[in-house]
Amino acid sequence: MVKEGIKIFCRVRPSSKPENVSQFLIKSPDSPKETHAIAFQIPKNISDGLVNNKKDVYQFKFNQIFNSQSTQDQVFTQVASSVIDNVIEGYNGTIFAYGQTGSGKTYTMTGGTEKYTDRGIIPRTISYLFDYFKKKSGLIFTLHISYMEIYNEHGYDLLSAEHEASRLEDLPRVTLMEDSQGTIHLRNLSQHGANTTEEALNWLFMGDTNRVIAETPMNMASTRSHCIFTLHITSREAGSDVIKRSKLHLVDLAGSERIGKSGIKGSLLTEAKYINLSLHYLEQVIISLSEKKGHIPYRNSLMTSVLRDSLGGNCMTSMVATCSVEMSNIDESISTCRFAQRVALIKNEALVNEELDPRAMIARLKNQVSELKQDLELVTGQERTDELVEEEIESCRSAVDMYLKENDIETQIQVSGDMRKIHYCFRILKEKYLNSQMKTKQETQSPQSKLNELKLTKDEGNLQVHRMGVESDLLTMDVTRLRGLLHQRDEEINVIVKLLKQEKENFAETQRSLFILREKYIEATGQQYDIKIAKKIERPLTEPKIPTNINISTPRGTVSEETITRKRSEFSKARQTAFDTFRRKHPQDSILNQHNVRLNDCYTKARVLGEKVNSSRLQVNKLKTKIQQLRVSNAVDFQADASAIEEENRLRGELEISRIAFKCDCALLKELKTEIEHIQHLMEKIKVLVLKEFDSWWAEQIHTYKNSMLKGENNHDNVNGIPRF
Ligand SMILES: Nc1ncnc2c1ncn2[C@@H]1O[C@H](COP(=O)(O)OP(=O)(O)OP(=O)(O)O)[C@@H](O)[C@H]1O
Repeated sequence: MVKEGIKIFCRVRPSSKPENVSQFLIKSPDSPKETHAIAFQIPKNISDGLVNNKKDVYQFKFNQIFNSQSTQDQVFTQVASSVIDNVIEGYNGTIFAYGQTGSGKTYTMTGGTEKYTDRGIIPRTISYLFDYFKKKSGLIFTLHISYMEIYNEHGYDLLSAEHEASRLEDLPRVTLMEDSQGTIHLRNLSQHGANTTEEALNWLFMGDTNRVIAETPMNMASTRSHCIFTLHITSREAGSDVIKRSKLHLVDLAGSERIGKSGIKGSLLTEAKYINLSLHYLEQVIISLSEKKGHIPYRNSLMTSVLRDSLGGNCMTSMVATCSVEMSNIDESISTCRFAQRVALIKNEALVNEELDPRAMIARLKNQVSELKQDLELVTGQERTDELVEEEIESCRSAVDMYLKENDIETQIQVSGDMRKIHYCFRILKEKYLNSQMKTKQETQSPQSKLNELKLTKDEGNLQVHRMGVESDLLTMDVTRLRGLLHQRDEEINVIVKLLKQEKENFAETQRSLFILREKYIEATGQQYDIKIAKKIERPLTEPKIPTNINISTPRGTVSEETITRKRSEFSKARQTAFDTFRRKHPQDSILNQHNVRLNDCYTKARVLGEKVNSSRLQVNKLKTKIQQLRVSNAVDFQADASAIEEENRLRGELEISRIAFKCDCALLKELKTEIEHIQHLMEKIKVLVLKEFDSWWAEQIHTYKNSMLKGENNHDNVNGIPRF
């Protein structure tokens, strides 16, 4: 709570005849501060007599005195800015102008109309507030405006929707209501929100045009009423439940005037009476407050009721006393200053108007409850199955967008622990991924295929989605197929590596043969191996029809035909050795061996069977001879007995059995012969195949060897212990 006296300021209106007024600073011995003071000098009237004890100098102290040269800006800075700062902090504030008619109250509060710099306290306050709101980005402010006029003791809403009403009486009447705590409420006084300086100034302009203005002898455009322009401000820190509510009354009181002096009549006289009466009540309140009387007569007038808080209550208040310094207005000015002195004695107790905003608190608690629910679901594993609402979907989308926008890989997606939301975020991400893939594909597609696709998807919204599903399936299938292919290739590589190893062994064997050949060549010729000679020697092996009478020149002489023949036979031996090795390593060799075993078996069987056939044949011939002999002996002896016939029959039986056995063995032998021929045929075929393969392999080896010789490589290096060519 801040206990503070009302600050008083004096403003002297410019005058063509600035008579008898002086402004100065008083230095008090008790205080280091200088006090501003104004003094009015009233000349002693000679007609009052020789002895005249009447006071001729009237001196008044103020917080600040503005002379006729003071600018609107200076007045605003000194009078208003500190009050506004406090209002923003949550204190209530009031600035009111008091003075006689035409002394410059409206000029001070609202301003002049001629120049922009003539703007008064009210428009400058509006600009000041909005500038401040812009600077304080961490706070949330709201501003509402109300504008009330008190005319002939009746309150009117100057910003009513019916402001187009031609007469003041048509405007809604503002009435007072008091609650149980004694707080005054104004019924029918509208409040209008303003978000910009322009909006707020529009409301001010609208209210001003509705004010009752009349021509009085003392002021050509005298405002005939009290006007209270109120700014209602709320401020809250983002995320806080505490809200500060404050209001700033900017009051332009009607001018006090002496009826007799102004010479007004009729309705103007009635107005003046009301004005004077309400100012009188205001004075009574001020006197009571300054004299600290128990009862303060606020209720005597509408104006004092409305300004109850501003005078002696929860408010920081400043008063501007406006003075005219012409001799004719001196009395009024002195009266105004006296009034200000009393006002300065009033002490207000200002409080920051803070309260908990129930709506903000409910919203925060609701959020907290939903977060806790989500946490509980996560902890208990209980999943929500209800559909996401529009707002939740939107929040997921913006969370994903934010997440993707961030380049930092560590960024986390801002989504609560609700599994439905997490699933939905993944769905959005998948959508985006598929779309980008599709886009890339479309960019690389030919224009025709693009056109075809567009045609396809033109009327079928779902087709696209379906196609994406199919594409994903195809992709999976493709991956499986490629994996299979990779496995197959691995197998093939293994087989090739094995074959390569085998080939390497064959090659080593061949090299060994060639090495023997080379040694023999050197031994035979006494020369270094010459590739040209080797070429000549080699040719007859692949081309048997080489002319035999060829003589080959060597660096040391001529190689005879006999030498070449010898070499050829040696070379053939080497080739034979290489072939044997090749054949042994050849995969068909085991088959060949199997056939060989089978063939030998067949030969053994055939030999046994042949012997059997021969013995059967001998047995048949033997039996035939026996039967012949028996017949011959029986023919000689016509009287053949039964035993002879029986003997012949037995022999015939035996003959028949031997014949059958012979025939069977012959058939078996024939079959065996066919099988032998078949095996031989197969073996021949395999041999031809192996030989063919060997020939090409051999030619390759020779070729490689020749090349290495031509390049002059060191052929004595050992590879696996075998000399290399
Ligand atoms: N400080 C000033 N500088 C220049 N002109 C001024 C100043 N004060 C007042 N005036 C002029 O004096 C005239 C009367 O002033 P104003 O209307 O403000 O008086 P008022 O006290 O509001 O009178 P009323 O009580 O009758 O409404 C206006 O034309 C105004 O422009």
